[in-house]
Amino acid sequence: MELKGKVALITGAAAGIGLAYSEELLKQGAKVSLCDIDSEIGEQVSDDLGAKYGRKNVLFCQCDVTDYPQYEEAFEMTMKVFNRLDIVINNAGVMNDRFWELEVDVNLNGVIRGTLLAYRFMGKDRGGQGGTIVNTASTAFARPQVSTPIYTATNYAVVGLTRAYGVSYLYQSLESKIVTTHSHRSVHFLL
Ligand SMILES: NC(=O)C1=CN([C@@H]2O[C@H](COP(=O)(O)OP(=O)(O)OC[C@H]3O[C@@H](n4cnc5c(N)ncnc54)[C@H](O)[C@@H]3O)[C@@H](O)[C@H]2O)C=CC1
Ligand SMILES: CCCCCC(=O)/C=C/[C@H]1[C@H](O)CC(=O)[C@@H]1CCCCCCC(=O)O
Repeated sequence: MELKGKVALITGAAAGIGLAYSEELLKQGAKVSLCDIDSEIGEQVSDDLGAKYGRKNVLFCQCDVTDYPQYEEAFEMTMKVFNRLDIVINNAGVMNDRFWELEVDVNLNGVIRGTLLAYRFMGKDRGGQGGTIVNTASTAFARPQVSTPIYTATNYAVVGLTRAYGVSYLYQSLESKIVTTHSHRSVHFLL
């Protein structure tokens, strides 16, 4: 995919894998809309990346993916600032089975919200120009993490969701891909 000039919205972009996605996209000439619940770190990261890659290429939207109106506003702001949207990366996630309802709301429901919003803003049958959805999931879907069964379940669900939408959405020229990562060795592959 040619990334120069494309616009990507990334959740969980203030740290870790989401930040790595964002910087790599900027290196490839894309513009990024950084979405994260943490506005303090998010603004700082946005400033740092803007100073390095051009302030007009970076936007930060404070966004909690468990809050649909906030998430929708992040898409609207992204379209307002960049006038297009080509890639949505549903990356925000948490891993703590003690707070399993939040874990499900972020890791699974957040990906569902992001996928539906991506379809609404990019789908050709909705006036968009098509695009790509990338969902980050853990290899825990393939090798269950016995210490975190609910986290494991959310990743199983994200892979299944992506595969299902990936087929149905192809007809709206909206690709759906899954990037799974294994621990910090960051083994990435697209299914
Ligand atoms: N780090 C790892 O070894 C692995 C991570 N993953 C997955 O990769 C994704 C990113 O993980 P990491 O970068 O390691 O995590 P991280 O904890 O470094 O970063 C997660 C980011 O998401 C943000 N976030 C948390 N809840 C949010 C919410 N409700 N709304 C918006 N943003 C929120 C946090 O503020 C943070 O900036 C997660 O989905 C995780 O399950 C999968 C396999 C391995
Ligand atoms: C979600 C944000 C916090 C960081 C998530 C994270 O670090 C996940 C790490 C695991 C990944 O999903 C696959 C792995 O192998 C990583 C480490 C898993 C540690 C627990 C494994 C022990 C077990 O199998 O129960």
